Amino acid sequence: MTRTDPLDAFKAWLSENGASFPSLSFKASRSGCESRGRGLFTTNRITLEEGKSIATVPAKLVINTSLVVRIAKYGRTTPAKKLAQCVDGLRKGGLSAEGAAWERVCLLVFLLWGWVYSEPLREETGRERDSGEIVEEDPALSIDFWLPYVRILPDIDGLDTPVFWSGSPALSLLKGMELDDAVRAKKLKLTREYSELLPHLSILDNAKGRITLERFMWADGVFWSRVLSFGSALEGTDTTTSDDYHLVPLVDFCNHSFDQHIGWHISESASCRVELRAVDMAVGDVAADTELFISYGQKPNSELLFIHGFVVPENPFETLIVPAPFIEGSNVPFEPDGDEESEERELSEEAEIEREERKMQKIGAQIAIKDKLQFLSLLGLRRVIDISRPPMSGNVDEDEQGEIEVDMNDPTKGLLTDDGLLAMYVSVLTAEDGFGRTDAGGPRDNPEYNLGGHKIFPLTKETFSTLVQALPHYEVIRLRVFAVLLDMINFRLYELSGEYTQGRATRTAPLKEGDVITTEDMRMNKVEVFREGQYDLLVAAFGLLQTLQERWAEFDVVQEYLTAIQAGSDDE
Ligand SMILES: C[S@@+](CC[C@H](N)C(=O)[O-])C[C@H]1O[C@@H](n2cnc3c(N)ncnc32)[C@H](O)[C@@H]1O
Repeated sequence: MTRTDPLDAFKAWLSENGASFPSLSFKASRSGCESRGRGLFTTNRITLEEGKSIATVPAKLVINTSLVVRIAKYGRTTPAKKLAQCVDGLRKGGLSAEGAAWERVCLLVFLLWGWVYSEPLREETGRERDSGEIVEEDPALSIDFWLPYVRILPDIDGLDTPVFWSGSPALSLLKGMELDDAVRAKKLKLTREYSELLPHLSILDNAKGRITLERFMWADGVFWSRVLSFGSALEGTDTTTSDDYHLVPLVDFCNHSFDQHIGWHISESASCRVELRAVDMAVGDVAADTELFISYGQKPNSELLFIHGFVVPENPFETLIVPAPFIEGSNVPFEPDGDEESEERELSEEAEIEREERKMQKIGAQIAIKDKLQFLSLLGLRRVIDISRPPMSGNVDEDEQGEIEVDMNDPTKGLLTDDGLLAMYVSVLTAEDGFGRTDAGGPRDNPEYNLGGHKIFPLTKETFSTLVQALPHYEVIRLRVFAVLLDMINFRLYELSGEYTQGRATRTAPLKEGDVITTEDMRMNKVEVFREGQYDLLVAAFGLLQTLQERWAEFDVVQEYLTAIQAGSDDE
């Protein structure tokens, strides 16, 4: 018996069910020696026209929570009943049956359900008992309807995001970077979630143990790398959507490029739900056998690697994400290691006082950081700062002497976002600036904060920003922001330098076409590209910040402040 090629079966399924994609097909996509899996290609020369769709997908082929719930409610076959049992168990097990978390779980269930039935060997005998006897009126309620799609999804080895890199030397090269923490946190979260959901998920395969943690991670990886958020696409329009997350077969075979040809759009027409249209800059003729890319958004490499397992060399949207560098963190005194008890006995009275002071300072710093974290969250600010790649030299505003101009409205020259700058203010302000939580608000869940002798009210970003700018030594605060950022960048540069990583992993030579390439080579190469991008960004940010620091230090108010501090320390 010859088995139809899964790709041909998929294309036939799309066409039979009303998808339209004339002059397009799917095939293996490569960039040098790196595989991009499959992608969408032109089969002949086509002309991309403004606003004109080149492919459409009908609503009946779109997978979302409503579909999963519908199969569970109305499906009559054994696989559908198992899906129903699983979904029911998840609901009764305490999962709230609404919101993004629920939508994600429903789609993971769908993917795992499809996977269990996508190979004859994994099928259950119950399914065969149904065959021929139960015919669903709505074919979409049957597992068989969805198999042509599920069968061509990438398997575990086709995902290769860092959560699948356990034990890989490439993972050790991410140590000390934000991404490493994110990978660890994600693995932990998935492991916990898996053990909570397993009693229900295992219904899908009759508790045969095939839904392993790795398989669950596969479903999560497929979900995040392919899901489209209709909610974000409809933001700012009058249209709403009951389901946010959707898997859209055909559209989800488009690979990413920042120089995209096409974009996806939600359509209101009865025959089509989602369509692909040319983007303005790509209008014109396209040769046969050209891959058509969409853009996954202006994402930095950390995000592309984390979600998709690939990086873009010289990514123009490279960003460094660092935890908010609270100034109190750097003021915590160093506590030498040692046997505390024996030390205690030997300590002189003077040393004992010093030790007590250090302890109090440490507690004070911890409380201040806790208050700051609460303040950030009350203002809707994140605990991390995104540092963007500075514009290329020549693109920064310069005066006639070629010096970077100080801009009150954009003091970091685009290095930080508005929110990032506010989070930096929170990081560097201290009680000496009149910043902190007051007890006036009573219990901790209703705190009040002051700045420069004023209550920050209402507690919004706008009030906070206005009060920071009203501080008499505002320019000094800005300068402090630059100094703290410079310090942190300096440390990051040191971490990324060869010296720090020596012995951990060696640098790989760039991959060339024709090389025999292992998965490990590919991973190392991606991490190298990622690290190089981070390094270049740090060097450029360091240069720009140094210049900004010099320019801001020229302000009279800064000079006076520094002189006063110097005089104060001389008096001491
Ligand atoms: C929406 S899917 C696109 C279809 C996918 N290539 C496939 O074969 O199923 C997204 C995944 O495709 C791959 N991909 C997309 N764009 C890529 C690129 N520019 N370079 C490398 N891999 C890419 C990544 O594995 C990503 O997670």
